Amino acid sequence: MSALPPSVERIELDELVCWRVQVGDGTLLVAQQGAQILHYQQGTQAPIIWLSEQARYQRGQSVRGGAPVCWPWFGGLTRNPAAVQAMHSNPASAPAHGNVRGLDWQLLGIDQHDGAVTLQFAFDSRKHPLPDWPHAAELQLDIRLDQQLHLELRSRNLGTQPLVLSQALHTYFAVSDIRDVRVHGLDGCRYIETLEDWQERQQQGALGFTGETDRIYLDTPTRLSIVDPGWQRRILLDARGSRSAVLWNPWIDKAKRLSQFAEDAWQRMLCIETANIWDDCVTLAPGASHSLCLSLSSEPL
Ligand SMILES: O=P(O)(O)OC[C@H]1O[C@@H](O)[C@H](O)[C@@H](O)[C@@H]1O
Repeated sequence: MSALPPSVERIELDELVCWRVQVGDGTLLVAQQGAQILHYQQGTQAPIIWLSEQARYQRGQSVRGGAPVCWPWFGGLTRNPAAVQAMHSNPASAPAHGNVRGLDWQLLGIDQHDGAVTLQFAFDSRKHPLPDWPHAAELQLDIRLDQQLHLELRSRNLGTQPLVLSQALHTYFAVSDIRDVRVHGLDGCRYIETLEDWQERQQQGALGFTGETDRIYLDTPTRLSIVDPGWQRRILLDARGSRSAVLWNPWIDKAKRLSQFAEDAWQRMLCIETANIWDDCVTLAPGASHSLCLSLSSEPL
């Protein structure tokens, strides 16, 4: 039986315009707001990307789950290097993870080629100035679905002064049970333990989860993987243009304080946020650009 041709469909979820894409047995759902991936699944296996059961599809609000884009800074701005803070005129009042995850992006085009579908979204700060961030920059996210899912987030400095950014593809992964999974590829990496006074430490072996986790890993390799014995699969993350990653799970107490998040949802998700943060921020000369790329796939154990 021959495979169905790729398809793209526009749908609306409550207040948000979304694009549903099918390529082979891969399905993808992307919200135009924030160019936020909401869902990615291969065939009948469990979704690779996690979306909260309590997700709300409202304008101006990032959806809990999927892959929000954090830009032009990651996390709390006042925790960023001075050069990133200096881009903003009031760092103490800046929202966590920057502004673009809750704003509408422009759909530049949908390309169907060689059995793959690519959606291109852009955000231009000249057309939509960000509050207290007076810089001319263009951000483009290309989302390509073939046998894998490929993301390329390109930042371009359109101004006349250097631009300094931190950023992340804040991907929520679906796991059978966080207590059983391991993340491989971090052995020997330095990390910042944000839960213990932002101390610098060093990872020994694979990373398992026994409590709230919120760490910035540095000098990360191009490949990280999530080994999930419950679902007998390995999720592979292949990154380019990034040497840092945030590993996050809120666990029991913080889960109760999160929006759009069921009390027990911490058991079923894990964020690995492919990033440029801490000593891996991006400095762009006038006219220069930078690409942060991530490819996702999975294989049976
Ligand atoms: O609730 P938000 O703003 O989407 O942030 C979720 C989490 O995002 C992670 O990147 C941070 O490291 C966590 O500290 C934070 O809680």
